[in-house]
This record gives sequence, structure tokens and C-alpha cells, in this order.
Amino acid sequence: MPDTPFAPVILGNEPGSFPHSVLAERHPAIIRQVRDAFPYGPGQHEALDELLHSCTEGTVEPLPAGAPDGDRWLAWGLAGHAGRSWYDVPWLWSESYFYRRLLEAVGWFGPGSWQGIDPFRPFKRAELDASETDEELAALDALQKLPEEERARALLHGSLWGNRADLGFRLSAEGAGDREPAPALVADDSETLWSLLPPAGNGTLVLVADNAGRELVPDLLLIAHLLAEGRAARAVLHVKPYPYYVSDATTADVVDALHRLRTAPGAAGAYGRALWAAMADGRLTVRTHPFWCAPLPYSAMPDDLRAEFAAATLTVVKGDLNYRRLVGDRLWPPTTAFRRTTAYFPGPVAALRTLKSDVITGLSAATESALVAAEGQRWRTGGTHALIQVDPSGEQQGQ
Ligand SMILES: O=P(O)(O)OC[C@@]1(O)O[C@H](CO)[C@@H](O)[C@@H]1O
Repeated sequence: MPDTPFAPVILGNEPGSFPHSVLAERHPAIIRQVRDAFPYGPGQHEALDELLHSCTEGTVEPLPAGAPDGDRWLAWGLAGHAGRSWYDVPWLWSESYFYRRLLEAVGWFGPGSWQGIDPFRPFKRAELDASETDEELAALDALQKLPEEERARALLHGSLWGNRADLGFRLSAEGAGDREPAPALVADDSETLWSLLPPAGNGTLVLVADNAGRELVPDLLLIAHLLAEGRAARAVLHVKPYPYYVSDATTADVVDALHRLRTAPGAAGAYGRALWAAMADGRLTVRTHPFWCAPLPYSAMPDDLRAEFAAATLTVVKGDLNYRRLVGDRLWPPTTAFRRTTAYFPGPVAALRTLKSDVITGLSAATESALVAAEGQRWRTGGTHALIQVDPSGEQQGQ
């Protein structure tokens, strides 16, 4: 990520900034929570102590010799960052590497009996099993009486605001889950989004998921609706290859969410059964890719993903981190055109995101001034505002 004077890459080295607080406070809190949630042995405790020291006071260290993804991390910039403070390398890079090292500390990569044990699973499960999830699912019954367009809109907004369900965010934003969201979107290209997914279309929707539980459930409901109404003939759901940013969805989380839906009463159960059938006949596919946990912007995506997005009717990327990677993790002037930052993307792309970090593009000058007048800069990170932005054009000539 080379720096440009126009939009500097975000680092975590400015005390008082949001990125700094994530490195200095959120990461240690995550280590504490994971440590408390499992009966780990002395080797894991020692590795967690070492990680805590390294990420707060030490430097980025290389991966152990023989790490299965060692070459991949070298290609992703590890050699250039090793030996430097975690605060002085791009923030996106530090965060991704933190989750990679945390999984290693608890034995996720094996070999051994802790291989594949998700350290965030208790938190994700608790959310999926919460009574709030029952209430959200019960609300689907009333939706069935509405005309299709209204149902589609409600489910799109359910998926969008589901992005507030981010467990990592709640760790460092006290009371964030209870704060009322601001209803008006700071940018709303939903008409363009619907024009790309007309009823009786024959397209492929790709949805790049973000969080499990109370975000993934409404994502799945949206997919179920689009398939049932013929707005998409096929859907591909991309999830993370390993646990990441606390609540990011993996295939195991998709299975949990589908079980939860299928066994729910009323309309939710019907959606669940329809999704189950769509998995069986191939209209809904779950995929993953190592690049989803890469510390890089999407402009650096590999050719196989590029080809998949080029062939899709629409790719929807969910959440704050995906937004940062889509537009580049930079301090853009907020009125920078969204399409300017996504011109490299190989097909039509939409971002559904609640605002939980400093990165923002595509605001009108009037919207930016109104937000600043009301909240200073808090609107960028508070998780109470949301946007739907669409670039329908696909890769532009000369990019
Ligand atoms: O991608 P999500 O789940 O919407 O949000 C991820 C997040 O909580 O984590 C990052 C900071 O650690 C920020 O991008 C954001 O605050």
C-alpha cells in the first residue's frame, strides 16, 4: 500500500486515534477474553503472554519455521514489517497479523488436539442463541404480508444493520450495542442495487460475508429472498478460511446459522429450509479463500477471485473491514467519489456497511458538514451510521 499525499495509508501510531486504541486496548482485551473462555494449558498461556508483549511493546516477529502459510505471509509483506513496531506498519496489516498470531498461540494451526478449535466460538454461539435473535426471527412473520419490493427493502436493511453485530467492536465501544442507530443512511445507492437485481433476472450474486450470528442470519435471509423471488438465480457466500476479527463468519458459523434458521418456528423456519434446499441443489454455494484473511486491500486480489467477481452480476461486500479493504485503508477526503476508489473492481460491487472506522468515501459535502456539525468526528467510528454504496460499472478502461 504505497502512501499518497492525497490519502495517506492509516497507521496505528497516533495516540488517541481509533486505530491506536484498537492495537493498545482492543487486542489485549481480546487476548484476555479468549484466555478466560478456554481451559488452555501452560503452553498456550505462555504463547498468549508472548503475543501480548509482542503486540503492545515489542515488534512484529516472523512466523515460526515451517508455518504452513509462511510463504503466503512473505508475499503479503512480512519480511518488510518484521522487526518494526506493530504501531508503525499499516494498521490493516497489524490487525490481520494479530489474528494470525492469536490463532497460532492457541493451537489452531496444529498439529495437536487444539487444531481447528475456534477461540471465538463461545462468543459467536452466545449471540446466535440469544433471545434477541428469537425476536428478530419472529419479526419475519409480519413481513410476509408485505409486497415483494417492501420485503426486499426490509431484508436489505436487516442485512445492512446486522453489521452492528460485531463482537470485536463491542469490546472497545462500551454500550455500542444499545446505542440507537441513526435511521437515515449517509449514502444510499439502493435504487442502483435493485436495478442490478431485477425480479426474474438470471444473475449470480456474490456476497462477501462479515460477521457470524446476528449479521450472518439476516445476510442469509436476504439471499433466501433474492433466490426465491428470482432476483438472483445463484448465490455464492464467501466466508473466512479461519477465525478472524473475533466474530467473522467461517463455514462452521454458516452451518450453525442454517441450523438455527431451519429449526425456528414460522417464516424463519421456511427461509431456513429453502436455504438448506438451495445448498443441496447448488443454487447457494459457500466458498472461502486465503485472501479473505490477507492484510491487503482488495485492489491486490488474486486472479481467481478477480475472475469470479468479473463474472458475477453483483458482488455485495459486508461490513466495515471489507469496506476498508474495498476502498483502501486510507484517510480519504470524505467527498472522494466512491467509484474513484473502486474503479479497479472487476464487476459491479456494492458495499453495505455501518461506520466503525475512520475510512469513508462518497459523501456529499452537505452530508459531511451536517455530520461534523452534529458529532465532530465521532460519526466515523460510533457504529450508529450506515451506508449503501454501489459501483455498477465494473473495471474501467485504463485501470
Ligand atoms: O468489519 P466489521 O465487523 O464491520 O468491523 C470491524 C471492526 O470492528 O474492526 C476494525 C477495527 O478492529 C474496524 O474495521 C471495525 O471497527
